[in-house]
Amino acid sequence: MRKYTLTLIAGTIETKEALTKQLNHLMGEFLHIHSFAVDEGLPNQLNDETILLSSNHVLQEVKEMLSTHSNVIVANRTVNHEQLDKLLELEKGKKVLVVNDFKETALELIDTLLEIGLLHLQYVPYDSNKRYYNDIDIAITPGETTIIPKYIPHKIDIGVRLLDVSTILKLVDHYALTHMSTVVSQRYIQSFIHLNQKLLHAEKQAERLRLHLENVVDAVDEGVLALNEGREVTVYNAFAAKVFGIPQQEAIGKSIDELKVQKDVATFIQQRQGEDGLFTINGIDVVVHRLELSQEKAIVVTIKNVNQAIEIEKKVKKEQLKSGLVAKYHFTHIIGSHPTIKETKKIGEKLAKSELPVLIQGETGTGKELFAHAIHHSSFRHTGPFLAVNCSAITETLLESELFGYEEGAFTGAQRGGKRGLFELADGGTIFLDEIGDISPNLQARLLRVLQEKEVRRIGGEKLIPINVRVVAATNKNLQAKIVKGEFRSDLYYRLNVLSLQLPSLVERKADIPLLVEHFINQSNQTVDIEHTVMDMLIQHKWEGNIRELKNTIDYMLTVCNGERLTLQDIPKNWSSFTHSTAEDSVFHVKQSSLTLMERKEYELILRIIKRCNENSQAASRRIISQEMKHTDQVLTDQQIRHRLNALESHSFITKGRGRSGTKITLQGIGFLQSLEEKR
Ligand SMILES: Nc1ncnc2c1ncn2[C@@H]1O[C@H](COP(=O)(O)OP(=O)(O)OP(=O)(O)O)[C@@H](O)[C@H]1O
Repeated sequence: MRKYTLTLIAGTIETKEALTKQLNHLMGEFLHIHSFAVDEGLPNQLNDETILLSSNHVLQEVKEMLSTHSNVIVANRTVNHEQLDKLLELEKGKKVLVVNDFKETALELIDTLLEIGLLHLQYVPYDSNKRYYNDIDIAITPGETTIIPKYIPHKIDIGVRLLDVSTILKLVDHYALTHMSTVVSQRYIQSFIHLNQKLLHAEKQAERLRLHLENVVDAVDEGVLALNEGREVTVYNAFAAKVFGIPQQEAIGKSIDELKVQKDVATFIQQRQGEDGLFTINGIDVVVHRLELSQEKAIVVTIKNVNQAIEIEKKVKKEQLKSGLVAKYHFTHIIGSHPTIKETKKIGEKLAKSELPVLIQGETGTGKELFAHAIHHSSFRHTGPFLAVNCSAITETLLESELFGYEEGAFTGAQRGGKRGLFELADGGTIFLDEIGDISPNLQARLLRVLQEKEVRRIGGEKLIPINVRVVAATNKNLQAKIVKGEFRSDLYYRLNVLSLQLPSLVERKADIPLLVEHFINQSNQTVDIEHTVMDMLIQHKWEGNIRELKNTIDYMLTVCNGERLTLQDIPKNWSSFTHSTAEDSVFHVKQSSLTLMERKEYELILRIIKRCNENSQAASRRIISQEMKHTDQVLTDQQIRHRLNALESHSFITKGRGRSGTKITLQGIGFLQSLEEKR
């Protein structure tokens, strides 16, 4: 094929090289190109008939040289499409400085970029007369990197502008290569296709990402709304659309005012910082939470249905319950068939259904805590937390911070972020204040305020936090006696004692002892029998420590027994401390100190004989005791033995029975025997 010739004159070497490359690519097989750059200097004579100038500026510079040439073409140029993907990566709305050799050429470039659809950027033409562009950190240039101001940190070189299609077609026409025009234009178009593909891909990716994000926010079970720096809605999910009653497609891109969101909500969203606001939007009670993203200067708003928020709270509480804030016992766990306890349980169940405070009174170990658990369980608050605190077990300061919580920095050692008190934690549930009789006057005053106002103020805090807690208190102290002595506030007493529950002592319901013994044995998972004598002794015991004492005794006996049967041998060795018969209230103890050594020996011997007989299922009659004593150095007349036995019986150390059962030693008797043996 015949080759035509062409002289190309560009301004710079870069332009020369880029345009030569382009021409060779498009028409290289039929065009021989001689190319020059003004910057390099031009030859004295141009031999080719056809001259292509890269721009009007070049024309001005070489005009004189061309006076003899009739075929001069001034090129139209356009951006290099292959390089434009660098611009696609920039975020929407980004401000960029467009730098070219002149302001006019920069404007031309901007026009071209807009024409080819790169509409997502804000283009600012570079003007060399302007000193400083303070809000721009990125510059784009078609190969003119050296002109870009030094203070702009990011530079994108989109490469030298190339010949546009009109110039190429002019050349085709000029050389009468019309038969080749299709090939040339196809080659030219290829570069577009490539860019288009990139554009399409980027668009698809962006669309996919947008759809993905849209699905994610739509799947969120609460309303999500975001406003950009210009306070236009950028995110608005399906839930938000439902609450506001404004479709998604209508909301995006609008301002809150344009959306006509109700005034109080709009003001809250646009003005308040943090925190939650409670609103009724279109009849739905919602909690609106507002968060400002400082870096993006955007606002994110979440909208939660109040009921849903409550459910979440409940779930949290359930988790708390799992972690120990749980009432363990029901009324069915309270063992007893004696009318007194049955009646007490019945009253307890009725009190449970009320919302009023309950005061449980009873001796130590009668099951006050058990009743408190059961009351919570049978109350309407049973799904809420149950928190028990023993007011006598911790120091006043600790108890105060446990109950009411504290703010960060309230005192040295206060936890960062402060701490919620038990009253806050028990919200929706019950707080059990055990040993209430032992709290200090200061705490009595604070507690009274909480009960009156139904609000707590954390230590070191200003805010009053509303609480919804039922108080169940318990004491084994005589609170009325304490009021008389000025140790307990009467106003607090009446606040706590709205509903009163008095628990019976164990001696009032001795008939329940076998049931309880069996219950404690079953609880231990051991299958053991219990000697009748032992059971009798347990029934006769004074049980000043009530059920706790009984439980401790059984637990001890189960540990030391032979695994089959609880016998007299298994009675605790330190029984005296289990008996709770103090020296003061036992005449015998007073007497014991005044007993002669001889008398102590006699009592010891008599009790030991009775105990041995009981263990061997032998009736311990006066006659047997007398016979046995004859083998010792303690010889007593029948009269003396009778006298001693009467004394022992009068202090419940033995029970006298006629016939085969004979005389039996009691638990107190065993305790007394042990104390005599110890003092020997
Ligand atoms: N009726 C009952 N049935 C079964 N166990 C019981 C019964 N009453 C009390 N108990 C058990 O006795 C022990 C003491 O009970 P609880 O702690 O409830 O007594 P309390 O009156 O609160 O004692 P305190 O006044 O000393 O705090 C616990 O182990 C409890 O499980």
